[in-house]
Amino acid sequence: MKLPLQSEYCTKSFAYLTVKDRLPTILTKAVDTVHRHKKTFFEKYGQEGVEAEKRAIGLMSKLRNELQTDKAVIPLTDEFPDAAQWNTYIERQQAALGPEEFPSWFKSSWLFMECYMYRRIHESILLNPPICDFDVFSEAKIQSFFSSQDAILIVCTYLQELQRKIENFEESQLKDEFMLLMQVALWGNRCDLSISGGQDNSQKNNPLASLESLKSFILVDDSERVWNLLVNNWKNKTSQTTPIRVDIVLDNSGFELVTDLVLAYFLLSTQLADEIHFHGKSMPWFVSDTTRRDLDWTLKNLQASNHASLSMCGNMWEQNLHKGVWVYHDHLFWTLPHEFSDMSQDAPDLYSELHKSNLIFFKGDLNYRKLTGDRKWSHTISFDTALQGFHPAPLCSLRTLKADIQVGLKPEQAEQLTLSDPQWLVSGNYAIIQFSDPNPK
Ligand SMILES: O=P(O)(O)OC[C@H]1O[C@](O)(CO)[C@@H](O)[C@@H]1O
Ligand SMILES: [Mn+2]
Repeated sequence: MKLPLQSEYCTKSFAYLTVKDRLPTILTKAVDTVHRHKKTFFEKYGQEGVEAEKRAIGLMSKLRNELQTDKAVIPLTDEFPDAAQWNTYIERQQAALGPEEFPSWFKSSWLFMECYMYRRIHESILLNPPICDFDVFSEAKIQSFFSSQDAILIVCTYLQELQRKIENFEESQLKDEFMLLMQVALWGNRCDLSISGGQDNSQKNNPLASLESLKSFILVDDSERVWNLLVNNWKNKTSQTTPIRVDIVLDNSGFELVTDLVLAYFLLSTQLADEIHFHGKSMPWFVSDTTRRDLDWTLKNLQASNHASLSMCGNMWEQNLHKGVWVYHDHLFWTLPHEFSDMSQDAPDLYSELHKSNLIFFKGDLNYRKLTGDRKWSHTISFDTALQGFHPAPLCSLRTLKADIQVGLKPEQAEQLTLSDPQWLVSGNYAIIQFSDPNPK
């Protein structure tokens, strides 16, 4: 089959507006943040810290200029372990264009250029010891966590109360609670700081109260299939069977991360899963994506809270990591520009790790773009087709729509949506729970 092209630019496209407006804004904010930390760098590292700050700002300003003037993509020069893979990817893009042309910000694919910008920000910091472990987005992530405090308190209190009742639950009650917590984790994905150009985008409303009214905004809802898979694994469990493993490919830190941890805790405490594996980013990414440091910060912050339910969640979650029933992984593949159908070839170790899973949740919009290759598929093509052979295990995308791609819709569904709300693909107001099982039983 001839694959559709990846999303690129026409002056009205969401991709174009992202690269023209949103990315430079994010870069400017990153520069500001580094600059505001000048004093901290001086206190920590002396004059050397101040020199590093200046050089990092210089590199990021140069990057912004390259972007705004549509310069050619240049190879990475740092020694981070993914640099060679990045450079090979850039060479491949160049080779595909031929000698007359070169990959550049407004000519290459949106996915490639957006990932490249975050990797170049990382390079600007990496090349400048002693500030080379500075996370330019950390402040925004922390602020977003605090702005969502009320919502975080509501979901953590809900989990705490659920724990008291759960032992006596019938299967149908377990199902209801699972469906509810999966929807909370789904809508948690609205809180990303990339779509908002780094502006506060935290959860302000009660996340439980709005679920009923949000149901009609879920365009594809495969939650029954997800539940059936989980409950069948659970029923077929014997002392001989291998532990049931659920993986969550994380997206944003802050409120969304808390909702993922709540869902993970529920799955474990009901024994619908015996172990949960989380996958985070190895570098600051798309402003709000979760790194190991963000996870640790979140747990510590919850543990230190005066609210009993927050500290209880922080403590229980920390213990789960300690006991090894929760496992955190990061892999550099998640921060490459590759679509996931490349994984079996370009990151076979990660593919075989995911293959051990009974169910993988992919959180968020960027993961959906990579699952479907960010290609201009017709809206009615099946999710299985758009995955292009990426089937490590049964998988489920929990995503609010923030990019102009969506597959697996019913005939006419997209046309009707366009009539009623022209922004349906990119506003974050619609969502999907989309499931694919390579070997349905
Ligand atoms: O955090 P998410 O859900 O992956 O969203 C990332 C955002 O970044 C984008 O890639 C655009 O900047 C969109 O696709 C989406 O708005
Ligand atoms: Mn994100």
